[in-house]
Parts: sequence; structure tokens; C-alpha cells
Amino acid sequence: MNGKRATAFVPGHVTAFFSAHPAEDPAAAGSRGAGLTLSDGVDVTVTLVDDADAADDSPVALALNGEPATIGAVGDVLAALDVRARVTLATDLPVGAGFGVSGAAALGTAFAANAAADRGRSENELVRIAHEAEVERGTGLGDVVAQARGGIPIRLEPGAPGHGVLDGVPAHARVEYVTFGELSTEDVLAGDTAALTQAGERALSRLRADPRLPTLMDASREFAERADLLVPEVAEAIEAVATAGDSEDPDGFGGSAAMAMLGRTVFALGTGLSDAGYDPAVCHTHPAGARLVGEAQ
Ligand SMILES: Nc1ncnc2c1ncn2[C@@H]1O[C@H](COP(=O)(O)OP(=O)(O)OP(=O)(O)O)[C@@H](O)[C@H]1O
Ligand SMILES: CC(C)(CO)[C@@H](O)C(=O)[O-]
Repeated sequence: MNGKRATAFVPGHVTAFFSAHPAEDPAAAGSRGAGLTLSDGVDVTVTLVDDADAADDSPVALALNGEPATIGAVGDVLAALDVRARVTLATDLPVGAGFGVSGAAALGTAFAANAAADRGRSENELVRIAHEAEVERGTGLGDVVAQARGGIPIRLEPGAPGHGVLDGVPAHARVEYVTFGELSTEDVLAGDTAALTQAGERALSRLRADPRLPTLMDASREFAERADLLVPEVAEAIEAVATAGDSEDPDGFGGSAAMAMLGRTVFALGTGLSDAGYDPAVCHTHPAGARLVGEAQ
């Protein structure tokens, strides 16, 4: 066992709306759209494994909150960096429910493997490697670049650094969320995305004209309906938050909830879900992007 290890933290990311932009080159493929990065995220620890200790040819043994798991993009990132490792993910976020856990796992693995194995790659190179892996696995299009940036990212042009262009909504907010279950990103992206992309482009125009959080939330609600992605439990919660209104909310965000893409998840600003009688998880928008948090021999 080599034992060298490093840990990275990657914020969660809920997409408020998006349009899909496939391309042959995975670095050029991606999405336009906007979302919130979250202080709830994923701690990714990469521990190097000697060739002699590896049980088989696979570059990775992955554990998610202590249980064995498979996230294809993680193995692809290690292969791209020519690293064999054990990867452990620790997170409070639900998986497969619209929080970008697969993107966080890929990006955190890139940062931590580069540090543990001293690969000498730059941040843009590591973001590109993670983005390509995520796109090729069909588990996300824009989460990685958003999670590398932090804040409230607007994805103006799709793709990895060198292709994509990012902006942001200059704001900070308390965020509440409730998850009713998973929605497969792979299935939605593999289907017909024409209506979704039209709705996503419209939402982006609205946010570019008025880059404020209430507009982001409103554009997100309209997108979910137009793209026909709204699921009944989420629609009910959005309605309940709107009905509970804004009188109790010191941040002035009362009544504002939307659906996280792509999951059976509702997120709200301020105290929207608590005011509506739900028992949400609570976090904040995250001011910064993915970062290394520790290295050890
Ligand atoms: N316990 C688990 N539940 C769901 N998916 C899991 C689990 N363990 C591993 N996975 C893998 O994690 C990945 C989840 O990716 P998916 O893109 O659906 O969700 P996500 O990244 O959490 O959210 P988003 O919808 O924002 O992309 C898949 O590759 C799936 O195979
Ligand atoms: C496709 C997606 C909604 C999956 O979470 C996300 O990666 C995005 O916004 O591109």
C-alpha cells in the first residue's frame, strides 16, 4: 500500500434550468443554464494504491458514505491521470436527486488524485478531465464547470475551460431542500431534448436580462413546466411554498421554490419550505468553487 492521500471538497450544485449542447468533442459538449452551488457538498479522499496491492485491473475502489459504490466518471478521471487509488466520498446530499454528486465525485477525484500523485496539472486541466468524464458517462453536462466556479453560476456557453463561458448572479442565500426521490440524468439526456433546450434558452435570456435570484427562481419554475419535467410531489411543494407566502421571511425570498434538475427535489430560498410546513435540509449558497482541503503521507 502506497498510502499517499489527499482530500478535496466540492460544493453540491442544483441546476435551476438548462439547455443541452452535445458535441463530438466532450470538452466542447455541455449545457447552458444556471443554478446554485451549495455549502452541502462532497468530501472526496483519494488514497494511492500500489500496483501490487490492486486486486484487479480497475483503477479505482469507490466507497460512498462507507458503502461500496460505482460512479463511472470517477474511474475515468483516475485513468486519465494514470492513477490507481481508493476513493472515498462523504456527503449528506442524496445521490441521483439533482445535486450534482457525480460531478462532484469526478471533480474532487481529479483535484485529490493530482495532489496525491503529484501529477502537476493545472486547475483548468483538472476541470476539463472531470467534465469530459461526466459528459461521456451521460451523468451531467454543466455541473463540473459550475462546481469549479462556486457561487451562483450562469453557464453562458457550454463546455470545459477553453470552450465554456461562465458568469454568475452576485448574491448569497440560505437554501432549503427536500428530496422525494431520484430521476435518472442518463435517461433524460438520452431522450429527446429539443423542447427542454428551447425552454432552457428562453430561461437563460430572462436571467441575462435580469441577473437576480428571484428571476432565476421564476425562470426555473417556467422551465420545469415548459420542458415537461415537473413531477407531482415537486409541483405540490412549489405551490405550498408560494401559498405560505413571504411575511415570515427575513431575506425577502418567501414563496420562492423550484425544482432541481434532474431530481425529484424541490429547493427554496430563505425559509420557504419550513414556512410551508416541510422539514427541509438547510444550507447556503457556497461562495467558492472546489478546493483541496488536505494532503497526507
Ligand atoms: N446509491 C446510489 N444511488 C444512486 N446513484 C448511485 C448510487 N451509488 C452510485 N450511484 C451512481 O451515481 C451516479 C448518479 O448520477 P446522477 O447524475 O444520476 O446523479 P447526481 O450526480 O447525484 O445528480 P444530478 O442529477 O444533479 O446529475 C450514477 O452514475 C449512479 O450509477
Ligand atoms: C444535465 C444536468 C441538469 C444534470 O444534473 C446538469 O449537468 C446541467 O445543468 O447541465
